[in-house]
Amino acid sequence: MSVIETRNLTKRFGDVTAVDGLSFEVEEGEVFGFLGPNGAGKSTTINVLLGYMSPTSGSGTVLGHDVETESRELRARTGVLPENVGVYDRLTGREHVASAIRIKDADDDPEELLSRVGLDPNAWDRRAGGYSTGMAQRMALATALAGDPDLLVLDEPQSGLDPNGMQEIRDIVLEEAAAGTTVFFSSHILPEVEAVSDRVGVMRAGEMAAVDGIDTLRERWTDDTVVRATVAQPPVRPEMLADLAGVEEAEVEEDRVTVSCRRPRAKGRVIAALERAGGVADFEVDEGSLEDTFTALTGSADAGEQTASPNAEEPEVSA
Ligand SMILES: Nc1ncnc2c1ncn2[C@@H]1O[C@H](COP(=O)(O)OP(=O)(O)OP(=O)(O)O)[C@@H](O)[C@H]1O
Repeated sequence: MSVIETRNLTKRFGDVTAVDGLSFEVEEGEVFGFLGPNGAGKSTTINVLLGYMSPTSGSGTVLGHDVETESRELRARTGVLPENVGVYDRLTGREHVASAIRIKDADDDPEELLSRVGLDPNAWDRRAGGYSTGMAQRMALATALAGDPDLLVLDEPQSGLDPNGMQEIRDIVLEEAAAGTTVFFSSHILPEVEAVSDRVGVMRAGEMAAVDGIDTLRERWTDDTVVRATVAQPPVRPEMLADLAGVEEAEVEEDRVTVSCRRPRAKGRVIAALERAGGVADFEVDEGSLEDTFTALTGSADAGEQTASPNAEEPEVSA
């Protein structure tokens, strides 16, 4: 079942088209990373999906509920961490979470949720108005987890957090996914998206520039994977490597071998071939990162400029 499904979803603000004919699906139980440069339309998409804004045209469902006419129903089963976390200055962290539990008609223990998100117990009964950004973010995540939602929508969940905090969010996302919760989250922190997502959607100027599994995206959009090895028994014939499926070119200089692979998967074949040819003393692999992919898809941090095109598709032939 698709937990999120949109058809030609469009949202205009005057003459600005923030979301432009968006059609995509998020399947049950998957962690879907939502990327895009500033102004690409991510927050607007999230606001329309949650029924906070009506689409100008097109349609969408979340957990089977129409985003325009059944937003209360869909929000009852969704935990939301908004982009700009709003806190009630006079309420404590504990009161915020207790209130979220009440609204969800759930019976969670506020302390359990606050512990889970790593908010210091000394802060639980302090007014949230005095919280740091990171503390408010943790508290907001605890409120999002109230009522064991079927879907978590996290808009930049790691903003304001230190590396420990980011790691904790990552663990929570993975725990929730392991328990069957679908997670949809937007982030600018690419390694974090890479670490937890099953699939990634990249938005650019209101459109989905690509939706794919992380590995597929990387294969299609990044430069070659380069294997650099020192062989135990030189010489090695470069043709032996260049003829392997997925290899672009191979260079050999004394005991050092450099192989560029069009496909990341070819690196295993390269190492296996070198092992057969006498052994590998040392090697390193330079793989394209999601950051390269992101830059290739969006052109730059400026969403309005160049269009990238994917590397030519070609069939993979096994060695
Ligand atoms: N309420 C609004 N009124 C007018 N224009 C808006 C409004 N909300 C968003 N926009 C415009 O719509 C476009 C998409 O904005 P949106 O906030 O959805 O992008 P985003 O991908 O979430 O960006 P960021 O990562 O910076 O939050 C931008 O050009 C923005 O200026």
